[in-house]
Amino acid sequence: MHNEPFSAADEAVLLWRLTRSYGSGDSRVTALDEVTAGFPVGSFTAVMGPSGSGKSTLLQCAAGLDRPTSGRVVVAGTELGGMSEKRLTLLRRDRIGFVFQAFNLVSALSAEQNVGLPLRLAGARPKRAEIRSVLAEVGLAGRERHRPGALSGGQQQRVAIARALATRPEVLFADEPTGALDSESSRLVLGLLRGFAGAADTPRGGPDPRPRTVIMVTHDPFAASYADRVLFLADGRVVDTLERPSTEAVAARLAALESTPASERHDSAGTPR
Ligand SMILES: Nc1ncnc2c1ncn2[C@@H]1O[C@H](COP(=O)(O)OP(=O)(O)OP(=O)(O)O)[C@@H](O)[C@H]1O
Repeated sequence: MHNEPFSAADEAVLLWRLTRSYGSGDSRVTALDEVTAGFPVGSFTAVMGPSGSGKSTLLQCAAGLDRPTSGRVVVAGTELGGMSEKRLTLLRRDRIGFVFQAFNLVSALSAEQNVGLPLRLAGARPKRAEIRSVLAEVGLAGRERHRPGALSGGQQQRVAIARALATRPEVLFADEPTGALDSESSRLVLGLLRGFAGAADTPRGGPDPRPRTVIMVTHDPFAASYADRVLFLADGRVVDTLERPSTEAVAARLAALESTPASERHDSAGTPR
């Protein structure tokens, strides 16, 4: 049977015939249409595609923030289908990190308090030295006591990355992490994500160091050029992949996708052209 296309040991995230529809009847929208994709342990993948192609939906389903209509999601060897909300919350807390375009820091808390927050919410009592070393990893030594309002956008995003790293996640999901940043800050943030992917880390509570995996949604071909691979979506389907992408190659592929009418992107069997 051709229903186990990947080895779970090699893939940090597996999506198998993942479908997510919204609404019903005439207003039904299929945001993801039988997407099958694997994200190897230690890899850095950029997810791109025209507006409305399903990128955010893919990230939300893969990260256990949204439930697919059908299909399977396996994260860090754990099948998400059928999991209770409580177990999903624990999985997100312990194994997964998130970085969003809008940083989502708590404005009343200092950088170090923001970074320590997920650990505290998990009932841990992180040592100050531990938090400070994560902030130093993202180049923010000396800014520990600053509140978000006293930091630039790029620095705030680095606090958000430090917060995501503090729990030592196996998989980091980033949704447009450079969407609100200038080009200099973008480079810094992308360099951090690049360094994070593939580096071995010991998950909190787990004995075995695992190379870390990054999955990033972006509109920006330059950002995508930091990834090992780009997965292109159109109309909720994977239509192409590009290995070792250059900015120019990504921009050209994206422009071609955006100028192709939806009806011509697939053949009748749904196979990418
Ligand atoms: N909660 C929802 N209810 C109804 N339709 C939705 C919902 N979320 C997404 N959609 C639809 O699903 C499709 C895919 O949306 P999604 O946000 O995943 O695309 P995207 O590629 O991330 O777009 P963008 O680049 O504009 O952010 C779109 O047609 C969108 O309108």
